[in-house]
Amino acid sequence: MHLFTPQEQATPAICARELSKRYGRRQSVSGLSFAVEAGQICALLGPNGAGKTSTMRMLVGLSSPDTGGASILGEPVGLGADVLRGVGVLIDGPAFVPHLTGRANLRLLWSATRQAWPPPALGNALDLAGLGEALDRKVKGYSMGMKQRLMLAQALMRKPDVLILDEPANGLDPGEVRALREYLGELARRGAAVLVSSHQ
Ligand SMILES: Nc1ncnc2c1ncn2[C@@H]1O[C@H](COP(=O)(O)OP(=O)(O)OP(=O)(O)O)[C@@H](O)[C@H]1O
Repeated sequence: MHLFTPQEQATPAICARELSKRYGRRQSVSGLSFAVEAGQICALLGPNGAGKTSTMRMLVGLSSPDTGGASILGEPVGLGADVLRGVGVLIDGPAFVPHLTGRANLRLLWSATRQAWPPPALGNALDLAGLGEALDRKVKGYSMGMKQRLMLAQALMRKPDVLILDEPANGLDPGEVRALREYLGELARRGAAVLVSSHQ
């Protein structure tokens, strides 16, 4: 796990400043500011439609705020920003190539980082996903829960310093939710900043 220098620690790992986003007449996010430090787990809590996903999309450059801005590890975010390579993201998933296996999908997604296979935390990520032999079966046969777990593996396999996970527990059974909480706690103890959303 990356160890932060004192200078890096002074900068929040995730920083939202006065984020606002409107879709038509609906104000989805309004003047939202917060910071998540390295070693913290922060939750965006709210009912359906509260603006959690819209916020996370702005944090990783998938949409542009109408006003305000976001930075990750001190770098302004935008689609394809270099800093996002170190960020584990689970938003708007699952989206996989159906005729490829789970493992081939992970490899394909990893290839976008232009780093050598395997990713640094692949083993832990796969243990947590718990897909077993299904990992080598085509994704078109997966249930929603299995796709959700593959998405989680995708977000966690890069051993991220920053994790942004939209409703990561969706589709998991209670034991898996417990394992996920423990794993996220462990990542935070090692210095990762974790932002999760939930309506529960
Ligand atoms: N691309 C879009 N176009 C139009 N409206 C949108 C778009 N994205 C979000 N919205 C609207 O913005 C509001 C906030 O949606 P958002 O998905 O951010 O909420 P949420 O808190 O993540 O909810 P959920 O738990 O249901 O995912 C909703 O009213 C939604 O309909």
